[in-house]
Amino acid sequence: MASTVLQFDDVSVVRDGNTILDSVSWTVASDERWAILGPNGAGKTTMLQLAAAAMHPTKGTVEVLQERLGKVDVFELRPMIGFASTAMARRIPANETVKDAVLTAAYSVTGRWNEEYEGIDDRRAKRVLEEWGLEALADRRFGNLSDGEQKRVQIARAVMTDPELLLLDEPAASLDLGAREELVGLLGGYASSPSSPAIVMVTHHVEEIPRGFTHALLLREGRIVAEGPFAEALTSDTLSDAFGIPIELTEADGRYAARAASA
Ligand SMILES: Nc1ncnc2c1ncn2[C@@H]1O[C@H](COP(=O)(O)OP(=O)(O)OP(=O)(O)O)[C@@H](O)[C@H]1O
Repeated sequence: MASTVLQFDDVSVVRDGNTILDSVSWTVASDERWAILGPNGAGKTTMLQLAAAAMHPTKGTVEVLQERLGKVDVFELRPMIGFASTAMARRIPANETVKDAVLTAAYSVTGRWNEEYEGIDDRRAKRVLEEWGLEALADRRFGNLSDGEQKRVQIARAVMTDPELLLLDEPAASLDLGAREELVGLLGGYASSPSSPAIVMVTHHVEEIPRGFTHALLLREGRIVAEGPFAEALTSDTLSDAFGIPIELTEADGRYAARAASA
C-alpha cells in the first residue's frame, strides 16, 4: 500500500525579505512520480531543498518520510533520500572511477569496514551500473565522461542507497537530443517500476518528462498554480497560467511537447 512520502502544510520560505514560496501545501505518495515545472525563479529548487531536508520552512510544516523537519535528526533522514543535481555532481572528484562514484554513495549507509556489506554493495553497484547503462564505463574517470554519461552517474549514485525518495534537479539540462532521449528512456523505465521509490523531478521542459511519471506541480512566483495527476494539472491552460503566455500542450504516446499557442 502507498504511504505518504512528503507532506507540505501551508509552507512559506522567506529569504532576505523575499517570499520564495508562499503558502504551499502538497502531498506526495510513495507510488507517485512528480514533475515540478515553472518559470525561472518560481521556487522549484527551493521545493526540492525542503524535500531533501536540506532547508527548513520559514512558516508551516514539512514532513519528509513521515518525519517532521525541525523535530528529526536530518542526518538520519538524508541517507533515505537520493538527490541528483549538478551541485551534487560537483562533489564527485574528476579522477574518481564511475564504479567508485556510484559505490561510495553506499559507505555512509552501510559502513566501509563491514566486509559482508562490502559484498552486498559491490553487487548492488554492479546492478545499478547496468540499470543506468554504465557497465561499459565502470573503470572510466568521471571527469572524462560526456555530459549525458555524467548525468547517468549522478542518478545511479542517487539510487545506489535504495532511497525511499528520489529527487532530481533538472536531470536532462544541457544534454543533446540523443543523450536526453537516452536519459528520459532510462528514467521512464525506472519510474514505471512499482519497486521504484517516489520520484520528484524539477524540469524546465515538458519534453523531458519521462513515461511513467504521474503528477505535476506548477509554480509561479512561489505559489502553486496547479497540482495533481497529469490529466488535470498538466494542460495547456495550467501551463499558460504558470508561464504567463498562451501555451499549447500536446501529448503523444505518454510524452509531452509544448509551444507558444499561435494567435
Ligand atoms: N538564499 C536565498 N536568498 C535570497 N533569495 C533566494 C535564496 N535562494 C533562492 N532565492 C531566490 O528565490 C527565488 C526562487 O529560487 P529557486 O532556485 O527555488 O527557483 P527555481 O524555480 O528553481 O529557478 P530556476 O528555474 O531559475 O532554477 C529566486 O528568485 C532566487 O533568486
